[in-house]
Amino acid sequence: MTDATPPAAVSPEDGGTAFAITLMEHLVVPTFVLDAELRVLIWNRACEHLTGVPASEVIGTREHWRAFYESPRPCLADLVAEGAKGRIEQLYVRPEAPREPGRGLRAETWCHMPRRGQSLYLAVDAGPIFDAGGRLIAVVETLRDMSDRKRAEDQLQQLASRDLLTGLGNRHAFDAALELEWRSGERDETSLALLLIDIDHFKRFNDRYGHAAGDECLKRVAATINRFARRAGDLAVRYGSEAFVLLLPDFTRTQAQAVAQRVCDAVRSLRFVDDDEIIGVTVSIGLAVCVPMPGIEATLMLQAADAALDEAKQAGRDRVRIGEV
Ligand SMILES: Nc1nc2c(ncn2[C@@H]2O[C@H](COP(=O)(O)OP(=O)(O)OP(=O)(O)O)[C@@H](O)[C@H]2O)c(=O)[nH]1
Repeated sequence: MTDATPPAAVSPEDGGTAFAITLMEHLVVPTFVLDAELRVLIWNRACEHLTGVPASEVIGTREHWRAFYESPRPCLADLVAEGAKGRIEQLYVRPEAPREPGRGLRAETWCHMPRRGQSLYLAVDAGPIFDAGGRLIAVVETLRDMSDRKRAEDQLQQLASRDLLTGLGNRHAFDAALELEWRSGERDETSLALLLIDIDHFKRFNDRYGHAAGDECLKRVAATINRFARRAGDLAVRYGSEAFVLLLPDFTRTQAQAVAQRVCDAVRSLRFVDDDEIIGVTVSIGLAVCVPMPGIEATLMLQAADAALDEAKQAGRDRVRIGEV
């Protein structure tokens, strides 16, 4: 890799091109430039530092992708040079359409950085340069390492969608999942099952055994319910204080009824010990099953499950009732 020596004594008077190249080589922003044939013209020092790949290895080649990925794929500058902007959605996250035609592209992506042996989340800008006749002569790509910010954002997002006590997803996670599963049920014409599960007489439990025991109970009931979320799309969340939802895509009414009964049985068999007393809890479940259809709101399922849960409570608790959507 090149040492961080001061720029060569080049001035605008010595020749504009050499001066521009020297400036770019010393820019603190990692930058590389491709010519119209997609060969690397400039690979500056900051880019060497970011990628671990020396300029001498890539200048004059079309191998710039090797600095970022394990297998060949276009970089953003290639998409700009090839006019293949349509592929940006496939290859990058958060792509931004150019504000003006011919102004280049902006996007973000995780890169595996083979030479560094670590992944970096890069924000990338690629802008075309045209000659006086409007012919593309080069594309400049600049890179910003956003890995720390991205990790912090992801952690915040995780926290925002998790219930801290039970570790399950929260209502926010549920709302997003319901929307998603509703749309895929509508597309595939498969039925979706929603179990609204509420611990019975939980206030009494808290009042009698204390809040800490109540928390322990919530955690064990949550873990028990979560065991029934077995397939990739299944989701168990803490929906409210002592209410949980189990969302089961592609489940028939009969299958969902059987699962709901098994959840009831599994919670009933839990045992908590307080001093010498052995305590049990039960849940009531409102179940709604339907094939999502255009014109029906996903929230109707929740309303149906809620009404069925009320019925289960009225009918004596520790049981399942089915609501009509
Ligand atoms: N320990 C604990 N208790 C909680 C938590 N969140 C809510 N609760 C309690 O959960 C209880 C819910 O009581 P209610 O809504 O009256 O329901 P219930 O007593 O279960 O009665 P039914 O649902 O009709 O069977 C309240 O006493 C809340 O204080 C929590 O995070 N931890």
